[in-house]
Amino acid sequence: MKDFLIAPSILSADFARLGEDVEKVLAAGADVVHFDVMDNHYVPNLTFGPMICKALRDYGITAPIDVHLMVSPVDDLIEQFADAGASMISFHPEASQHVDRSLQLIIDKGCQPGLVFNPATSLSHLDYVMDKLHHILLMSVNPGFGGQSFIPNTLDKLREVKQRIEESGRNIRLEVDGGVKVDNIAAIADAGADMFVAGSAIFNQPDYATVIQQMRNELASVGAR
Ligand SMILES: O=C(CO)[C@H](O)[C@H](O)COP(=O)(O)O
Repeated sequence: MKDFLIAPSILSADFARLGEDVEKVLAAGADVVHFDVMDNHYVPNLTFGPMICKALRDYGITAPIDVHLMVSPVDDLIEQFADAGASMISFHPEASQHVDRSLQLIIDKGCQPGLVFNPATSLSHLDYVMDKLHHILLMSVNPGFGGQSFIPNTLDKLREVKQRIEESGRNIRLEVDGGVKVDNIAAIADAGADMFVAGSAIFNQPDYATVIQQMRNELASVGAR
């Protein structure tokens, strides 16, 4: 079966008990902890910064932390999140003045670099940087808020990105974020994704293990084809 990763977004977690809640979702079978970092400038919402990443590391969370920066500019926060214990860091190309430099900064800080594409952002930003990418994150909602509905034409864009990855001959993860649920995860995987961010679909359920297992069951049917 394919190597699929499930990455719960802490945007929908219980911030009053964040360490416990993250521990609980990992014990329930999640692979990666996803951070949605919003600055009320690049997106119209404000979440949290590197101190939350450091606090979770100090609490004892050892799972990979995948930081999605919805901020502009990006370079200062890349350094701060890397120092705070991030594993993967991605940013939106239009939010950085020097995309190649920001990607190299992530690499130099020892983290895995990614680029993020909004539903209407051109994939031309992939030109000339494929060799630096560990992952590509495709937004299936407009960024800023959890709990939105998956935008259906993202599936076509996913297939396009998957093709670009295959043409590059590189092993680049393809991550999808926004409106991912049990009932659409198989279609998303079928279109080429291998990493799934889900916030509300997991954290709004009383039993995280059940919903994560349901997602894995759906993914098993894709892996088997
Ligand atoms: O980054 C986001 C918005 O900017 C995502 O949509 C969020 O992380 C996932 O939320 P949900 O699974 O509830 O759609």
